[in-house]
Amino acid sequence: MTEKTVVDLAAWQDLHKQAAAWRGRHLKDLFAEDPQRGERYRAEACGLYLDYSKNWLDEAALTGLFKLAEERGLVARRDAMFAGEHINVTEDRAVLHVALRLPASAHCLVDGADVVPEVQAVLQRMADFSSRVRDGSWLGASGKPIRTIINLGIGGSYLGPEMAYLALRRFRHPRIEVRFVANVDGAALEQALAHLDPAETLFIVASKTFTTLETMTNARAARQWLVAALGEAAVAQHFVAVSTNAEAVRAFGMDTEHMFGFWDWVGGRYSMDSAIGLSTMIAVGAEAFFDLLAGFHAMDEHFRTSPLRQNLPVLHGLISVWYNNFFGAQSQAVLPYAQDLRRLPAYLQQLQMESNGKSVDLQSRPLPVDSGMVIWGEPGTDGQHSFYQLLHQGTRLIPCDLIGFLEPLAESGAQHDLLMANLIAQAEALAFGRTAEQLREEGAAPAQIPFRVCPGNRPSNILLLEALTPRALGILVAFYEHSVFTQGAIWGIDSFDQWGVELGKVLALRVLEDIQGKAQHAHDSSTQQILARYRAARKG
Ligand SMILES: O=P(O)(O)OC[C@H]1O[C@H](O)[C@H](O)[C@@H](O)[C@@H]1O
Repeated sequence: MTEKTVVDLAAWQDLHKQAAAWRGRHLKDLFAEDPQRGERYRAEACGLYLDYSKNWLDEAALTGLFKLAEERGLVARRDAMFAGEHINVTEDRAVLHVALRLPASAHCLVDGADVVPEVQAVLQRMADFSSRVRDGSWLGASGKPIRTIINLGIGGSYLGPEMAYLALRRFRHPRIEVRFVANVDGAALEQALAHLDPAETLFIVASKTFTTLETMTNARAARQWLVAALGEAAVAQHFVAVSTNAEAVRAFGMDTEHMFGFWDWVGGRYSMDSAIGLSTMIAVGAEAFFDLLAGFHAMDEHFRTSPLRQNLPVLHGLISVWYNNFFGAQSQAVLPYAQDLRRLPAYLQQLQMESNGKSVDLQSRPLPVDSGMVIWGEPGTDGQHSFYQLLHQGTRLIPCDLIGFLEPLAESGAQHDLLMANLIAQAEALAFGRTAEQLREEGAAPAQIPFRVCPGNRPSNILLLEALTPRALGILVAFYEHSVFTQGAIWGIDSFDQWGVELGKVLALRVLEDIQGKAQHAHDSSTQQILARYRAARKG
């Protein structure tokens, strides 16, 4: 039997009708009609509080969204993931990042074998290595302890570790700094190596496949830099690898004794809690890393076991689908009110856009509806003085996530009230706006009134956590992972492959041959022109 496409489902059609009837309703009216709305539309789990009351939702819309989840088999798909089924169908792989954060006593079968002991063994090796680097007993070739770690990796082998390193600033080791090099632009490595003593520097070559051109190119250049200063024999003390591909690690000239492995059932963008998190563990220590994993696991359990109506990631995912597919929203803003979470939007861009940027469904049919939205954002309050103008008065629908913490960790905690006042006020301003009457009462110049009106009715979620601890970070990231899962399940797409990134990689190598004069490939006239211009400039 051919599975129905999502548009054929009764719930999908019902939601369309509801959305059509929704036009003209204002959040202001919803709150006026239901004084308990703020208490009704909130949910809490694992210390994450989600206020979703400032959304275009009522009981009928929510019921329709849960009906959609049911008709689409969300629960069965979720259970299939946790059971280790090959839900990444295009690569024929299980999707089990959730196994990375299971307690040691748990079991998780992948193709008949329990993977928990392997996961624990790698974590133990990571912990041993991290503690040696941290306590200074891992020595560089000339007998000095390590002061700087350089993580060479890109995409999922970079964004999570960098985001976590910044987020967990307060938990970092005082002696050790971690720098990140992703871009193949030599400027990135140059900047990272500036003023470093090779004798005190450790490189982590982080690459799931160990074939990624950017990472391998940077790793070769870094190796040369080190060898020039300390000689070939120093490499073993200053380079470690994180990969699923032992063969390629060996072929690259690195000892697999200094390799930390993971598995093909961990997608790159779901790997910050695997050995890819080695830099995180060195920075914050094994105990804090285990707290991070415990946070992930707590949210996994919530997602796996809670009824859909109280299930935070499910709620969040369905609300995104609601704006995306029934109101035509193109993008979603992530606005962390925490300076240390400033790379969260970039991290979520890969998580969400690489996972759900698809246009073919699991049955290989063209997807008849829009899939993943554009994700973007900056920390509050910085964004308020830049793009919030468009959020408040622009013509586009952009649902926002405002993320905040009840307790400040910064020593400058005195400023926390002002920071949080901004978060709370922004959600209020987005929802309720400012009318012409209010402006008149406030004595605004009549000619300015039309320009100063804020229409409001702009939806947002507020996410609150206690403090930006390792555990809270794990909870927050897992929450978004499962929201992405929920959305992908509704569309019936494979959220775990990324074939779209292949083409550019292949073409870049082809173009490089043209640039280096090794070949003359046929190109369109625009590409030819640019190539000619570039080659002429390089010769000149
Ligand atoms: O870890 P690696 O194998 O080096 O991959 C790094 C990144 O590059 C690829 O092109 C993918 O698009 C990403 O999903 C991946 O995270």
